[in-house]
Amino acid sequence: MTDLASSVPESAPPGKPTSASRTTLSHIMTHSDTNLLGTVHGGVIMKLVDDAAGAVAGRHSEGPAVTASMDEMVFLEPVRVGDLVHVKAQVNWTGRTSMEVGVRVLAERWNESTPPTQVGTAYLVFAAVSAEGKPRPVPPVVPETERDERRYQEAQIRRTHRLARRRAIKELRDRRAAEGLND
Ligand SMILES: CC(=O)SCCNC(=O)CCNC(=O)[C@H](O)C(C)(C)COP(=O)(O)OP(=O)(O)OC[C@H]1O[C@@H](n2cnc3c(N)ncnc32)[C@H](O)[C@@H]1OP(=O)(O)O
Repeated sequence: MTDLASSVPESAPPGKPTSASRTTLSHIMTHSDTNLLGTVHGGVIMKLVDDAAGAVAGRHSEGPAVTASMDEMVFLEPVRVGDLVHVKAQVNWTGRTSMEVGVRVLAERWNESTPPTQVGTAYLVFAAVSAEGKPRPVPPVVPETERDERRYQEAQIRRTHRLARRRAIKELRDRRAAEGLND
């Protein structure tokens, strides 16, 4: 298991297990959810993903949490009218004030008992905020299973890449601005 002690800030609240905030949001797709091709609009799925992830982040952090970023939203299969969609979300990783929430989107026909198909995945970062909108510390998530542990380690890799990408782009922009290139 991950050595959480090394990554826990001194002022952090006590740790919370992954299962304490894991949530599933289910919704039947109707004609009002479709795009011009007749399948379900990606934005409709993204709204459900953000809703489920927001509920998880709020539960884990025990207060308001805002979406800071949404990345790696992958649509694996089209979703159709009459599909019962299940959006399963859990906290994969926690920093000082932010949480990565991992989401799996599954779909099954609303009136058939065949197993659901995985139709999408997403990773979102939420920041826990105070009433004034300022970031506040979150409880460290405590992975409970080998799968939770793998997700924790993968989330750390994504965090490292997010920070490195942001830093590299900022450095490029600063360099171009210093050269007088104001684009
Ligand atoms: C539920 C909803 O629908 S909310 C609506 C959509 N979302 C919003 O309106 C949020 C608007 N954005 C904000 O309020 C702010 O930018 C915040 C709160 C997200 C961040 O505020 P900042 O002043 O930049 O705070 P700060 O730099 O300390 O970042 C706070 C944490 O968020 C993380 N973070 C901030 N921006 C990002 C980003 N783009 N990607 C990933 N993580 C981020 C930081 O790494 C930090 O995490 P850590 O404390 O665990 O290391």
